[in-house]
Amino acid sequence: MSGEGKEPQAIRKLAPGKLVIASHNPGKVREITALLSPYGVEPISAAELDLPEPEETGTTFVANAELKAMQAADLSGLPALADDSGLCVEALGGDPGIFSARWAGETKDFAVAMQRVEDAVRAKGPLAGRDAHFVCALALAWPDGHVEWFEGRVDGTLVWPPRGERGFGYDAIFLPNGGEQTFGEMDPDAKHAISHRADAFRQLVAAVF
Ligand SMILES: O=c1nc[nH]c2c1ncn2[C@H]1C[C@H](O)[C@@H](COP(=O)(O)OP(=O)(O)OP(=O)(O)O)O1
Ligand SMILES: [Mg+2]
Repeated sequence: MSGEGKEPQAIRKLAPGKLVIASHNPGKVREITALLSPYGVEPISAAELDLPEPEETGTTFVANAELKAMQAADLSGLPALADDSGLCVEALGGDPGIFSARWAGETKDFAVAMQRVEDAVRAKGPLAGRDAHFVCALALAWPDGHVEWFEGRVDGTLVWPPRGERGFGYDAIFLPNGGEQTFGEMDPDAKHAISHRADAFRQLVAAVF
């Protein structure tokens, strides 16, 4: 896995200033902007800078987060933060996993992707469990090529039919453990308190702010 076997490197502190959010997903950009809001950095999205969307050729969340962050830092000359994330369903051996965005097809239709997950789990038979988790890898890359990364996770179960319109991606079928609302039904602040992205963010904040 990318990142393994690297020498530990000095963590650079992020000075207040511009930070590129190296994502083309508006739902993620919205969440990351909210999570960064207490820290006095000025986020600019990859779309605002017209940065290209790189091909995600990595085989792990961390590898894909690294390649997205490094490309954006390289092209913009600014520190860049990328997020690679996905839904891992235990009964599907971890799928869709790093292919979560790709399961939604060219048109990024998550009604289709959520239906695909339901069909795949049902095809496993009546005893297939509904356990699932979200993973979020965050990579922070500096223009000189230095990169640091953090990985977060949240566990839950899948529900059908989808419930709630407030989130993005697979939020409407994900019920976090101990909760009664899906991520799609929850207030965004409530999701930010417990999500995989919030978990990775806590680690990033401890390291760089
Ligand atoms: O909190 C989440 N709530 C619901 N669904 C989520 C979440 N977090 C990731 N997901 C799903 C949908 C997303 O499309 C895919 C990530 O794929 P991923 O390649 O990391 O992102 P992306 O292609 O949508 O945008 P980009 O690569 O430009 O950051 O996993
Ligand atoms: Mg992507």
